[in-house]
Amino acid sequence: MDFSRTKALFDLPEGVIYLDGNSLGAMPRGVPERVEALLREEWAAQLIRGWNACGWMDMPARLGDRVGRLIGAAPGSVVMGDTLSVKVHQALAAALPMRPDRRVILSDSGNFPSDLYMAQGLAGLLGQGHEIRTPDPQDVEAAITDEVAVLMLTEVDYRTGRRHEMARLTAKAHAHGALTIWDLAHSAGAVPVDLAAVDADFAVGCTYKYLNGGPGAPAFIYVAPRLVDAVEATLSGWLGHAEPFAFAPDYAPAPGVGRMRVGTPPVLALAALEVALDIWDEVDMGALRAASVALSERFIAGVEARCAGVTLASPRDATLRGSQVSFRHPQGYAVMQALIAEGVIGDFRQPDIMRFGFTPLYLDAGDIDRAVDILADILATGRWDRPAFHARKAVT
Ligand SMILES: Cc1ncc(COP(=O)(O)O)c(C=O)c1O
Ligand SMILES: Nc1c(O)cccc1C(=O)C[C@H](N)C(=O)O
Repeated sequence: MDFSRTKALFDLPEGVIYLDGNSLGAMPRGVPERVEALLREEWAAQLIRGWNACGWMDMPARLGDRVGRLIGAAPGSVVMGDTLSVKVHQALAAALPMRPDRRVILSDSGNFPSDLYMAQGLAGLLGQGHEIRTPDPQDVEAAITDEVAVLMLTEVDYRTGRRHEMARLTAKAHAHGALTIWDLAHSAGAVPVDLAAVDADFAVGCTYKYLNGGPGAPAFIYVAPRLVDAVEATLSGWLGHAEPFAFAPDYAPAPGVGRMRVGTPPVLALAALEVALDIWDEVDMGALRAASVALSERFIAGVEARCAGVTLASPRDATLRGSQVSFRHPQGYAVMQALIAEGVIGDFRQPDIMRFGFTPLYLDAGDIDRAVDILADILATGRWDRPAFHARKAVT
């Protein structure tokens, strides 16, 4: 795929350089037409018949297979639905009873808070004395011991972009008898992932970031085919039942990953995601990664050569990074607001991190050079230091 052509597939505001696809991806041009067609030709015209006539009920599995191709998951091992936080709960609730004699959930201090909150909530609900350990990311490997029931990590750190070595950590977890849950929120569509090759047990992720599924797009969950039939689905909703339309009083899990479905699929959101996946179907993840590394390296080189007062917060070695680069600045929030005001959109994470995401589908070298020019000028002139740029917004 020629990435110089893919930018035209996205609807980006004129003059904006969008470096926040690591938080919310850009909109593929075909989304409004597809969603409108679904509203008019499917919902309005077909009404309840749409579930059969338009294939709505199969969307979680159909789209799951298309996401699966991007993360090295075999057909039939990924299903879409709910939010990522819910999928973290489901994966952990499925994994812990598979290690009934162990009480340690091992994560890291850099994990996204929602993953840790979900683990805390589940541990409380289970009331079995599970302990959540969160060493610093570089100390995780040493903390994998025979006490660990589940190793639950986000592959790419949302703040720094630091990337865990999934194959090595999974192998070590297995050698110590632990199961693994990988959160691929900042990996899917960002870096090549091969769940089957690394022999991962569970994986979860969202589709509103690099995959460009839109705000609130549904999450996905992967369960290794060798495990799935032993998985007890604790969020045992009717659409994870083997025969939902038998309306039996007792739960019986669907075969395979279908048991990780819960309730009615979000059809409108899945339709938007489907348009994004039409683009992803053509993408070679190796080529995308090479383009992402080139853009990231260009940005780091430009910023370090021309911007005073910022320090790199991401690993310098590209092989240890995802598809984002973060810089620290003591007034990072205000600097980021000034950048956004001038059309360069990134974001900020406490306490001082400016994040920049690199999405080769709709960014090119010229965008990177312009972003560096603008950042250098904002820092050199100090024009970030205005009251309006210090005022905190609710969503950062
Ligand atoms: C790594 C990670 N896990 C979990 C979440 C939470 O996802 P959601 O809000 O879709 O539940 C996010 C982002 O918000 C994330 O980046
Ligand atoms: N999911 C988000 C939202 O609903 C609003 C604002 C931001 C988000 C995010 O995804 C944040 C993101 N996980 C992060 O890496 O910080």
